[in-house]
Amino acid sequence: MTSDPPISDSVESTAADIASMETRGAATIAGAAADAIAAQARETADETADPEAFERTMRRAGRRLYDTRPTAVSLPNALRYTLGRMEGDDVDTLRDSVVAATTAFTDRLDRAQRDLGRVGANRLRDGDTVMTHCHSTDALSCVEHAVEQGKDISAIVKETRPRNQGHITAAQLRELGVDVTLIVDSAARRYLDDADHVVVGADSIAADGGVVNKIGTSGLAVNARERGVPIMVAAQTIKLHPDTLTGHTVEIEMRDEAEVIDADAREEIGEITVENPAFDVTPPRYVDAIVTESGQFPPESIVTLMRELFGESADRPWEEPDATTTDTAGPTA
Ligand SMILES: O=P(O)(O)OC[C@H]1O[C@H](OP(=O)(O)O)[C@H](O)[C@@H]1O
Repeated sequence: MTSDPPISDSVESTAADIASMETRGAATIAGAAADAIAAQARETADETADPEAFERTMRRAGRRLYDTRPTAVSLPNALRYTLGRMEGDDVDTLRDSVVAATTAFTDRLDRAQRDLGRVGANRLRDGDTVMTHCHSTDALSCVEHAVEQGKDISAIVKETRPRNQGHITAAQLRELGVDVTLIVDSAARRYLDDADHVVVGADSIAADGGVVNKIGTSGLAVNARERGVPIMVAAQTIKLHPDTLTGHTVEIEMRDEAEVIDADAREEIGEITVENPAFDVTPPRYVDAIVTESGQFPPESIVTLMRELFGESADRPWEEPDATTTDTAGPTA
């Protein structure tokens, strides 16, 4: 018996880059995964004429990507869209179906971000100041479209420890010509008095409207509500987590303590525990609007859109057809 074709270098390197956060941000991760699936399909079709071996290899590649980071549902949703459209009786047809699906997926990704940007921009007025957390291409699209509409927008950018993705946000806002004030995370409440909106992205949105985003979002949202500053979540519909329709919770990624403290400082302090959760959950009551490519929604009604797009439950086309269902439930905040 001959063995199945290998996982392609493209999938291996994409998976490694996602795990190390060299490739990061929910939408970017989804696009990279789709591109890697396309590369895998092309390479596998060159290496086998056996349709079953092709399908098994594609599923294995899907699992390799799936296992990288657990929280952003854009990754499994990218696999759902691309591997879910794999069909055909011979390898060429199977390959073509997957490649066509990956192209359609990445087109939709770009279009969705532009469309939601226009919706989000309508919430911003000329002269407004937004406060941002982490780096979200969906959130930035809203600011970009507001600027294109001729609005003068300023930004207060939280640095977003431990990885300081706020620096990326600051640089990209400057490219848009937006005035930027960078603050440490703990200064957020003080500067909320100067903000007209909090604008953040999302890694996953649960059926109850809970928003899973970079750690610190929930505290920011509670403070913003107390200060009367509206909170807009910019999230294209690939951020909707269909497993939550059936009661599953969203796993919160715990990352290495080395991101929080270096070895020398840790040694100096003495025996301590260091925790590094990458995300938290903002309850729907603290969110004013979820802005998607299909318009804006109050968080409590997002479940209707989720059902429309995913039905009552989500399939897992990266698993072997006879595999027992893997529970995605994990610790949530
Ligand atoms: O899809 P876009 O809007 O670009 O990003 C969405 C979210 O992805 C990021 O996670 P990480 O930095 O990958 O851990 C941030 O939490 C950001 O808000």
